[in-house]
Amino acid sequence: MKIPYTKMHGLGNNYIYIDLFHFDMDEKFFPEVARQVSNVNTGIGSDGMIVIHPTDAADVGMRIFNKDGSEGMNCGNGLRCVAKYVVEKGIIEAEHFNIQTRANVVEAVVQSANGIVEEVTINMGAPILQRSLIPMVGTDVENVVAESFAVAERTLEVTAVSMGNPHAIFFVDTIAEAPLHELGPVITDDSRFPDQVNVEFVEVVSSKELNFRVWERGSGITQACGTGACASVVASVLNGKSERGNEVTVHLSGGDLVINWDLDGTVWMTGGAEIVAEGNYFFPD
Ligand SMILES: N[C@@H](CCC[C@H](N)C(=O)O)C(=O)O
Repeated sequence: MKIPYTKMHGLGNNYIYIDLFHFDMDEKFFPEVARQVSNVNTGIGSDGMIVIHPTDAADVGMRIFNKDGSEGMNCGNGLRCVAKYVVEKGIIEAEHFNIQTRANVVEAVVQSANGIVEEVTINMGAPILQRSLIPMVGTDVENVVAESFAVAERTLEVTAVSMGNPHAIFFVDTIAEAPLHELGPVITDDSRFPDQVNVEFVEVVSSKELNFRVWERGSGITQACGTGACASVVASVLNGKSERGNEVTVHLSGGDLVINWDLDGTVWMTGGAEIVAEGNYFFPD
């Protein structure tokens, strides 16, 4: 099967995008195609695959598959890329529209100049804080904020936030010393997170500035994670390190995102998105 694709990234978090407005592919192939295209040696090389599809529930729909073929429920960097793609390809002729993910329907606002989308703001909706919905098993305390977390002969403090997908946030003194390689792969598979978890280490530079590194569920270390950046700002507020209603700049390996958990309960994310390549992938079927 010859599959037309576009490779895009948001702050270096790169996916192969398949446009089902112009190409038909049975969904049974999605996990295996995602695994194969992600392989840097035998495929194209990416953090996973995103399918852009028509839907009755919104102006456009997207599904995200991690590098290992598992399906994520949401993807912040992917949402900005999808917004750029549908506007620049003429699928949507508006600057304000809705995108459906497996988690929810969100609003996108694009800023363009001469037909090129330069920045995208997404209303990511409200964070989910209840332990059972993250999901995380443990005590009866409903919200997981600075909870003691023993792992690999260390005792850390975890704050757990779902942005439609699960995040475990650990504050560290300096980002350079974050034990990402050592603990990322261990915590992502920890049995306290029945659906696995995205693991974030966060250094608070000031109430309006965070340094951030991520080990993503299903993909490992990536340059950026949009939902993770949103979850980290929520965690920073919950731990009294940032203020709700203020913009917080999150410095990720691949660049910056501006996040605001507003007083109405919604998390806003603003950042860029880039198209880097287009072509055909030859899937052996
Ligand atoms: N990179 C993404 C998140 C992708 C999905 C995640 N790995 C999961 O399985 O939940 C982002 O930008 O949010």
